[in-house]
Amino acid sequence: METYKEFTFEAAHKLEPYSGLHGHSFKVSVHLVGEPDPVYGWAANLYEVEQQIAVVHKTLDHTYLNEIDGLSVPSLENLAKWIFDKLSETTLTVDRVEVKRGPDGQAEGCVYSPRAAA
Ligand SMILES: Nc1nc2c(c(=O)[nH]1)N=C([C@H](O)[C@H](O)COP(=O)(O)OP(=O)(O)OP(=O)(O)O)CN2
Ligand SMILES: [Zn+2]
Repeated sequence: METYKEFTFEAAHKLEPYSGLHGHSFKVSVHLVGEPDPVYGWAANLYEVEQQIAVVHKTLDHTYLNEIDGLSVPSLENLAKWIFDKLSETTLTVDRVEVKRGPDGQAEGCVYSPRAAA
């Protein structure tokens, strides 16, 4: 079974030499795996997921990403891995993290899925 939770955040970044300081709306999907709960069928209880994601959201939202520990080069890919690693330090079993930026239809993004690569 797989359960997922999406969240959005607003942040500034720069990615030298490709872009100077500017901002984005980011959309994140966190996919969690696990044996289905025998009663509820879920891979993860979304109440617990939301609590853990709230910590990550607070760390990222309305910030300058380059100043966050571990995000000095905040490409989409490094950001997805950073979110995966932060959430993997909790009780959650994260399968993959997708990060998108830009308006629907023109969005660009990436998926960090280390289990698939292993
Ligand atoms: N695989 C990736 N390639 C690139 C990334 C990335 O995160 N992953 N990032 C960049 C630079 O940030 C590039 O300058 C993109 O700038 P950005 O403003 O973030 O995006 P756009 O150029 O598309 O501008 P919009 O504001 O979204 O129109 C390069 N490559
Ligand atoms: Zn950007």
